[in-house]
Amino acid sequence: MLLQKPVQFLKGVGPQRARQLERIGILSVGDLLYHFPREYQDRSSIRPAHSFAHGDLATVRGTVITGQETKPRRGLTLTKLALEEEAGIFYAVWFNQPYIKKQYPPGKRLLLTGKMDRSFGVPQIQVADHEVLEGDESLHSGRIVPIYPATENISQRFFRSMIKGFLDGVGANLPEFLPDEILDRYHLPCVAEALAEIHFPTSMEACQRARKRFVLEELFLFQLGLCLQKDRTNRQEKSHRYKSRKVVKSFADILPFQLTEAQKRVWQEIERDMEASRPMNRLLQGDVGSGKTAVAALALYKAAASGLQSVLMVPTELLAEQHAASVGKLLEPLGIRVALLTGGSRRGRKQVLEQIAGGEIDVVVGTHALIQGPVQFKQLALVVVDEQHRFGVRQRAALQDKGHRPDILVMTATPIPRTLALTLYGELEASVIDELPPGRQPVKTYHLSLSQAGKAVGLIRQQAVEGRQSYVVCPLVEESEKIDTQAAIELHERLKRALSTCSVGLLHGKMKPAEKEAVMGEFRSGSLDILVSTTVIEVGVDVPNATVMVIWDAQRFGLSQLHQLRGRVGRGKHLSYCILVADPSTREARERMAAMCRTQNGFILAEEDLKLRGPGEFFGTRQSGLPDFKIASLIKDQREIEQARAEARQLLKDDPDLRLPQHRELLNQFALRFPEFVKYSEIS
Ligand SMILES: Nc1ncnc2c1ncn2[C@@H]1O[C@H](COP(=O)(O)OP(=O)(O)OP(=O)(O)O)[C@@H](O)[C@H]1O
Repeated sequence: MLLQKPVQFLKGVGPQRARQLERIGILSVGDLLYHFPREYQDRSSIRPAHSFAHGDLATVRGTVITGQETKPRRGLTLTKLALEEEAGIFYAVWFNQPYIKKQYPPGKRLLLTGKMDRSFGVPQIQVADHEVLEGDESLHSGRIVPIYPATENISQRFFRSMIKGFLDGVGANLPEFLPDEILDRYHLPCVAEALAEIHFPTSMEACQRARKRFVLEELFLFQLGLCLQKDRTNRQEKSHRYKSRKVVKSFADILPFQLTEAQKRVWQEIERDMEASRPMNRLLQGDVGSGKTAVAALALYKAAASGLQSVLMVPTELLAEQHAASVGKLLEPLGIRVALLTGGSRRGRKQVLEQIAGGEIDVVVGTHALIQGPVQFKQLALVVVDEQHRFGVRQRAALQDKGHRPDILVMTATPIPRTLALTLYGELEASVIDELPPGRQPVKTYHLSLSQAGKAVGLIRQQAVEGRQSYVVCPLVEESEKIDTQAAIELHERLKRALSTCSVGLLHGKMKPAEKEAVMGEFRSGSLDILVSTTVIEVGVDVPNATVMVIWDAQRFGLSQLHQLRGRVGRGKHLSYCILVADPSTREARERMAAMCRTQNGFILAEEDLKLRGPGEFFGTRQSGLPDFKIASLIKDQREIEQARAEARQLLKDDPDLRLPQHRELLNQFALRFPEFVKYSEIS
């Protein structure tokens, strides 16, 4: 296929150029064509030089009459050409481009774009782009001109010439791969026309239509992948079967609380999926502290009571320990064997692995990394993933390789706007816990400056007298766990002195897992009043007696993280407080503090966060599992996400495996752009 050919296929691209292009991810002709302009400059209106005002971006045309070169000071060469147009004479000026004078002798016709300088009698243009006028066609001026993302060594002129050369040649015959119905429905240009318009627009409207085509194309191919993956699991039969509903009824009786209506509804959805013959693929969404883990525990129980194995995967070791303890407390009295799989001692780990393989363990709790490793199960039926955005579509797909098509339940605490959810979790069915357990009171949230931090200490002391506990979270220093740790140690010392009647513990990432667990255990049991900690406690930690969360240097945290941290308190019936100690210096940071004080609603905060930071940051770029879109924006193109989804669904209804001959090109493109989906679907 033409687009798959290496860039060196193009005339003018030698080995050195190819290497430069490779550095910015352009390997094939297709990569080059899909290297879209960052913006455009309208240089289409060619007017006489004198009609432009001082400072205007001007495009003019003229014939060279004379040229001169001067060196006003060291290191500066000034080339000045005088040009003639019908309306008179104007000057064109270049800095440090000594070849110009020779290259453009008198008689050459030039098209020039640049800033107009009217400080002299004769109009003078400081040239930004120029080209020789031979025919009618112009590339760098006299039209709407593309501006590509800046790259070292590779000029704008190069991109324009290469792309134009290709499009005017073989490119004009590129076969279309999107179905005609889609192009018709959204009035979109075919691929050849769209490429021409997005690189060299004839009008901004045509350019917009071309852009829309590529946005929809990209999202459509991606959604096609998600749908194929979903259909694949829907068509599978799982080899395990659970025991009937009655089993779990008795379990619900032993929970120390009544399920909320939302939990009941969600549990019904999950149980129905578990009992179906095809594997479950479900997303469980709910704000911090809404009781997701409690529902997940029901699923783990149902598996164990049916003689099947299950795992609970969590993002941190600390959380693995906590969940192993809390799930163990609930399930072990019922004769269910729960084990924690840690990276700790090799011998201990080996033994647990053997027990898992032998089927002596029913529920395994561990981190994502550990469970994704080489763990053999006797009969794995259910995987619960506590996600917190550290996992993506690809990793989830890979999970299906474990066990005999296990049921998968993904939990997430960050409420995700619907369209984003479609992109991130499009292959999953969704359940939402939209209600908090009864008796919860909003967490009173205040913002204090560093100089007012003494008030926070007073609050901690007063709460300790009442028997409540507090967290103090230390400043987060990007990329330096060492400094984080140091800050935590210092704050711990200071608080110990200031709160001499209280017991103050310390937790940081540099401690050994056993030390961490010991401290956490003391805090959980209530023998520590205060826990000073780095962000290791960010997610999932559950101590309902804790009522104060003090976040030091809170401006360093993103909104989602602040909301997660705040979610560690207000988990019981006592009134709770969140104190943001911060001296924010930017408007954005002040905005974040204000948003936290204004609302408790995770959904609103997530949208706010998304607006302030964009999706890459919001999800943590590297681990987000977010697809790397070239042109589509998860914020701006929400409507297109929905459209792409609907179209992908429709298409697969008629051609579930993309086998029809008219979808051949589509299949090729799809495999080229999203190869990971091909691996985990049944098409080839
Ligand atoms: N229906 C309920 N009634 C009362 N308390 C509940 C109920 N469901 C859960 N809880 C309690 O509320 C707290 C939070 O529940 P859980 O840990 O399941 O929430 P979560 O959604 O997993 O939280 P996070 O996202 O913060 O990890 C726990 O202490 C749990 O025991």
